Amino acid sequence: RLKAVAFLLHRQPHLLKTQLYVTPLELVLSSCGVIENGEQRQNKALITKMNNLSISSPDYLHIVNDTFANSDCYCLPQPPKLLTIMDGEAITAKRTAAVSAISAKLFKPALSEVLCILGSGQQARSHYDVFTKLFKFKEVRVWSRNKEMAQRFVNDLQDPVTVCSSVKEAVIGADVIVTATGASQPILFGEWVKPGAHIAAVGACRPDWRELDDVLMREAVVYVDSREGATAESGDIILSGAEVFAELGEVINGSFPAQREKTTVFKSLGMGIQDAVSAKLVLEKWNSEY
Ligand SMILES: NC(=O)C1=CN([C@@H]2O[C@H](COP(=O)(O)OP(=O)(O)OC[C@H]3O[C@@H](n4cnc5c(N)ncnc54)[C@H](O)[C@@H]3O)[C@@H](O)[C@H]2O)C=CC1
Ligand SMILES: O=C(O)C1=NCCCC1
Repeated sequence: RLKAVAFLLHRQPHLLKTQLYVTPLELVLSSCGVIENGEQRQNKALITKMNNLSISSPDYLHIVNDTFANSDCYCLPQPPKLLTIMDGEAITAKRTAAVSAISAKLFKPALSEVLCILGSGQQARSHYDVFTKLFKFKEVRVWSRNKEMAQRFVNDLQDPVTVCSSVKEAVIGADVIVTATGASQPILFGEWVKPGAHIAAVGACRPDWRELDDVLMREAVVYVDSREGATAESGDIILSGAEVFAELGEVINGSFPAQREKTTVFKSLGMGIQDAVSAKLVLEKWNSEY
């Protein structure tokens, strides 16, 4: 599955999320992806996902089958068939962690012993699951601004994880750091980060929100899922003025190197194509089993 996501990341155009302010919801993001199967362009599917950025509201993922073939445009000449509706929260958690894991695979130091996760919500958990499944760490640490929540997070796990009392304590000496919080101001400071560490920065997905400070953003080699998305949606990039070195897809296809000996930041914002590929995998599995 990681391979499928990696492959598609460097060959699909990115469609920027549409952001709407709708009362009483705080913010709705709609991401969109298109799947085409084979040369004949049959079984095309248009996938849309709506997120409500207000914490603890539901997400919706709709997959709409586009019933015509051999056309170059995506306007629909006839009403499309609604193929399925899926739980967007579950898919978002898994696909975001899968893409961060690709970044860690490419950029983490060769000897990576300590994993640190900042945040203890859904993304923190999905990142814990994928990172500890794919990589071997000697120590895993978690910090959350709500210590009880961090303790609950740890109590749910089989393997030992240390709950830290401060971000500084959690990140000092860490080789891989995941930031998955709702912070709107920097919580991770460059002066604490071990040279050569890899940071998968998942939160702060608004142009005026931050998780990482200017020092870290300017000193690290910065990779993104989409340049277009990063320069429109990421406060860490826009407000620090940091230069984007490459997209993940540009590293996967060999256009840019993975500078794993340097401190690296992967600024994740999420792309419609990640939802589309993941939803297609879920649907295929469902169809093969039921
Ligand atoms: N890059 C991507 O593709 C995606 C990014 N996200 C972002 O990832 C972040 C985490 O998402 P979820 O785990 O789903 O949310 P969640 O609500 O399950 O967890 C949020 C975590 O952040 C902590 N938190 C909230 N406000 C904070 C603050 N001011 N300072 C420090 N910690 C704070 C909470 O205590 C909790 O541990 C959010 O910013 C969300 O928008 C979510 C989905 C996809
Ligand atoms: O891609 C997504 O899904 C999201 N990206 C940024 C913030 C929340 C959801």
